[in-house]
Amino acid sequence: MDPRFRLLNGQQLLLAFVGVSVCYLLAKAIYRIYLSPLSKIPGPWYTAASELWFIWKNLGGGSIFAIHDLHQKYGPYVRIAPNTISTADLESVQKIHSTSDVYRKSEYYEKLRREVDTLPVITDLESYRHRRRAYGSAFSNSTLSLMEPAIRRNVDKLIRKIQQVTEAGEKFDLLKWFHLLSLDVLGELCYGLDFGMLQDEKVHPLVEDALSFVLLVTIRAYFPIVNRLKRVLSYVPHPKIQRFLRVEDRVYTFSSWALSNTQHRVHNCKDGKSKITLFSKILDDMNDPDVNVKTKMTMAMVRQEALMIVAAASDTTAITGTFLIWVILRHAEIRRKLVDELRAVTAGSGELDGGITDEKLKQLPYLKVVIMEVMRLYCAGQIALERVVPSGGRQIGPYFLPEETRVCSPIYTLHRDPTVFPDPELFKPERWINPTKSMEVAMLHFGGQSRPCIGQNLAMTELRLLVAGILSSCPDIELADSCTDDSMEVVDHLLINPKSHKCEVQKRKMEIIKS
Ligand code: HEM
Repeated sequence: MDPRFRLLNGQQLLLAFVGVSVCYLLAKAIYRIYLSPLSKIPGPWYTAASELWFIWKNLGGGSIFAIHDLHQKYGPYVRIAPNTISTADLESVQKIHSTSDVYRKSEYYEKLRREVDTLPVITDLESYRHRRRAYGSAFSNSTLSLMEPAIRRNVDKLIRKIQQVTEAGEKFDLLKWFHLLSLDVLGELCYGLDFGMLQDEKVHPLVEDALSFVLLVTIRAYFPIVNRLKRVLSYVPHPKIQRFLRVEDRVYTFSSWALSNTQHRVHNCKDGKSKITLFSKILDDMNDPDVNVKTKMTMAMVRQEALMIVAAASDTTAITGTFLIWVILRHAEIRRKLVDELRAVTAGSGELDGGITDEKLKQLPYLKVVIMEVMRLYCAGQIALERVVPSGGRQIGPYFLPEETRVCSPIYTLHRDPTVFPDPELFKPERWINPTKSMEVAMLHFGGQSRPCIGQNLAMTELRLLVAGILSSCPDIELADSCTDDSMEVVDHLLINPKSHKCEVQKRKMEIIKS
């Protein structure tokens, strides 16, 4: 075409495109800040204008502190993204997590469900209820009491390791070892298998695969282009890339094999002597024609649920357990009171532990309040729990929120509300002796009422057995010099962690000198 008749040249076209885009984004930002139904909710302009701040804080870590700072500045309701508000108002939090008017999980989870159809990522109420019913009593206290010997056996292995390592004058990293402990426990409880990680002192390759698998499906859920890249990557002759690409086949093969073994044992051993796992009853129901199809799990579902539990549930207990033992060893008075309490229930048995069951540990009042206070300040998941306003919209505090607005309950902030927990940063177990209703409502350490953590009984049993085992069998240990308040400062990467990513203990120096 004759250049004289061209309306715009290439450069002008590009400029026009950039200009239109900038105007569009500006108009959108202005609408979101000043005109959207959420514009009355306090918050900085940049969180109202775009998602960038929210995404950045979630990906880069530290979102729990950033949201906390916004609440300090703007009050109990803050707009943290154009369509997302965070509320630290207890009445609203209660409403959002109530079982009668359910606010479902957001599309963030739905994307993951396309990759792995497991309980935590189910968003619609009906499917959730069916799956929960299919789990039945798998995580109930009575089922767990059958599995207590397996948990105890692993805790005992860990205690022996602590003794061996510290007796040899070396430091023992609680965080690393609690992680191995949780994984070994979950291996036994999900598959009836001993992964032997406490024995081998490292993560089993199959578990490494399961962890990579969770990473892979998360990446795939949010960046579906990875699926297309898979073909290209399959030509890259790098062993690590090739191994990563085949991770899915490996974990599914393993999970199917391990579960079929469990199913075989369940079928062939009706005398109750076979190893009970969390999935024994579920696998048994699979072939029972009397069980409602809607509340049955298929083998494919169980395979994914078991993998998800092994890969995703171990960190929470390991991290919370690490902070729990750290707090006890850090405060001589708390340690002494717990030792006295344990001694009182095992009087005459010679040993503090003396085979004390979890049923008895549950009754110990001081242990209970110490664990509650640890849950308040150091439970592993202190994220802002995200839900979506149901159809028709809802009044939340002073604001009417349209349907599909995302509402977050910031656990970190709620657990540190000074009107509910005076001196919130102080570790004061005694505050739980006569808790107020508000204190109970503010605690979301195991999630809200409508979607509570399925593994909470298991986690609590493991934590109590850990405290009893360590206090009874390792009286000579103390925090190592490397373990300071600074090294244990809380950092946030989806789960909280100690800043140094370790928590070392050692044999008491006096004891070393004596021996
Ligand atoms: C101290 C340890 C633990 C803590 C602090 C913890 C915390 C939580 C929290 C806060 C939630 C709610 C998440 C949400 O609403 O989005 C949750 C859900 C869940 N947890 Fe845990 N958890 C722990 C241990 C475990 C263990 C040991 C298991 C399994 C064996 C487990 C399995 C689950 C599952 C499956 C869900 C999803 C429930 C649902 O969506 O309905 N958790 N957990």
